[in-house]
Amino acid sequence: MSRHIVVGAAQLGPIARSEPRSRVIERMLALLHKAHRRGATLLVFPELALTTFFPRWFFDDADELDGFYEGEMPGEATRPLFEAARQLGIGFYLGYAERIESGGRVHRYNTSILVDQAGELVGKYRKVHLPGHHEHEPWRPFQHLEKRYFEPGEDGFGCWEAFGGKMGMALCNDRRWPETYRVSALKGVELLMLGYNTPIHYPPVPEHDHLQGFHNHLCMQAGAYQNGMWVVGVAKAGREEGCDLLGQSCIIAPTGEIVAMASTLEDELIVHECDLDRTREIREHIFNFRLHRRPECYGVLVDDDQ
Ligand SMILES: CSCC[C@@H](NC(N)=O)C(=O)O
Repeated sequence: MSRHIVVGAAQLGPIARSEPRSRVIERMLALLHKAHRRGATLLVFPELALTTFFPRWFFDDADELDGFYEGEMPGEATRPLFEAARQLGIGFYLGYAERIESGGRVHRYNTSILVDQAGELVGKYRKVHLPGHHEHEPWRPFQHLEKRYFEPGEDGFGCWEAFGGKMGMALCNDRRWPETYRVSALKGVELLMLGYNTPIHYPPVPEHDHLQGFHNHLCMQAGAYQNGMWVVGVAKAGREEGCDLLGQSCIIAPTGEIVAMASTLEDELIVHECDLDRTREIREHIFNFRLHRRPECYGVLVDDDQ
């Protein structure tokens, strides 16, 4: 079986608060068809791709908040994506806000799913590293209330056999954490998909605003190289409800090199043919975990008492 996958990164431009799901799905379907025409069999969409990035507002009305979540997947609005995937033979990664009721409680997660070329669900990931804050902080020009609106995922990082390889998922802030890549790599992941919404302005440390683009690529390129994996990072970009979001969606080879990058802050497709066997250039040599890794020296990573 070929170990080459033609992968697309479907960057989305801003989504207005008033933009209905149906319009967003139309935009996504246009990118899906375009990706298919360019030979892609896997398309990666951003984090929370179906709505505006709602954690920038404080909501005290639970019904209003719930309007940003999906209670089922696929639901009425998202079913056309699954149908198009099946008709075109192109799978996708999609980030969305998930709301479930279980054990007599409501649970909310920042979630991504992987759907195969038959339109079937392959796997689900719930964001581990939730950034931001829990309480309303009126001093900020905009909020970042992910800690209030989502529970952290408790299943950790996974590895799913699909598309002829081993696929991994992460979401936005996860990309800044080396553990995301290392745990995924140790589970065998060869290609990590990662959607993000990154405000350029970081209110607690505004002197870092000019570094947002640098830090974005720094962590993903390092994660790719140090773990010998492909990384596909996909933005929701542009000026959304007065808040500037970083673009720079990119596909990164296991050597850490960026092989494709978006050049706009709008809906934009980039495509690259990824040879999954290139993971071996790194994993069989400089980062051969079996030969060179020293877990007996890393205890403090998982045990605070060491
Ligand atoms: C609160 S600042 C960090 C912003 C964060 N965004 C998301 N969505 O995780 C990110 O890491 O890009």
